[in-house]
Amino acid sequence: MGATPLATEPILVAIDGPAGSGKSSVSRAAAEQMGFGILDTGAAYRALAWLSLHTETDLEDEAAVLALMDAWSYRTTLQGEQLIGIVLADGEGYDTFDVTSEIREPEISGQVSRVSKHPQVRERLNAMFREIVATSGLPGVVIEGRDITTVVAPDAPVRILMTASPEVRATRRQGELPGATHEQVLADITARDAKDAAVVDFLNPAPGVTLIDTSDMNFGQSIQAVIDTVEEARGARPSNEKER
Ligand SMILES: Nc1ncnc2c1ncn2[C@@H]1O[C@H](COP(=O)(O)OP(=O)(O)O)[C@@H](O)[C@H]1O
Ligand SMILES: Nc1ccn([C@@H]2O[C@H](COP(=O)(O)OP(=O)(O)O)[C@@H](O)[C@H]2O)c(=O)n1
Repeated sequence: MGATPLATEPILVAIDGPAGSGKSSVSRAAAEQMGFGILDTGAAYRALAWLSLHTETDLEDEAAVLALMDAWSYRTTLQGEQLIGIVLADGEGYDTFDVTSEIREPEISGQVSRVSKHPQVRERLNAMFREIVATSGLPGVVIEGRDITTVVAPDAPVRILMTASPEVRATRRQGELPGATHEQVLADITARDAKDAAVVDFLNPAPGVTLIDTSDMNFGQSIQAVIDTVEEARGARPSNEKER
């Protein structure tokens, strides 16, 4: 067996896509199979929305949200079970919150776009994402979100836009929300996508980005499509020569 040279920087796999396309779950499984870490950037936006609501900060007030970011420290695991935490300096000491489950509540999904629309908030979070990846010590990291292929890591050797039809995405999301009707879930994700798409384009692949439409793929096929794309890119040509 040939020796593999030690990577000094992690190999980046950038994945974007709309709600329910499979980004988080497929990225997580693919990362695990490749021995890579996974950074779910949406979780940070959700955690910030949670903290804004928890501290009764006006989500429309960018300066107030930025002030909150001066006081918080965001914690996330990159491998194994996903745990999301917030450490908040309160003037005298620190409060710590495990928000792993709460950030998935429909209330947060309904409010998060109000925080993610602020340009300076995005810049600060993007700097944090780059720092987390650079200091991860891992051979590779899959980063998933909305603007990873275009803004956070436009030079990543692997860039993927994962999509699925709105109906398929709503059906998948509905499976995670007991009691919700298909129509309601479809309306919710469509409304959130519309708000988010006004800030960044995650519905059309930028030049050089590989499109993976999972509408007719099962979970295993979607994971394999990501792994194949990574292997192709690592084995051969730069990603901007291999549009599908
Ligand atoms: N290709 C697929 N086939 C079937 N179910 C899928 C597929 N991809 C994702 N899912 C399921 O759909 C749901 C939403 O996926 P998720 O990864 O949360 O999407 P996103 O992060 O894009 O919002 C999850 O329950 C997931 O297991
Ligand atoms: N890179 C990113 C990731 C998420 N987000 C925001 O964070 C929200 C939650 O992202 P998510 O990835 O957890 O959402 P789902 O697709 O999993 O429902 C999105 O609706 C966007 O408002 C963003 O603006 N940019």
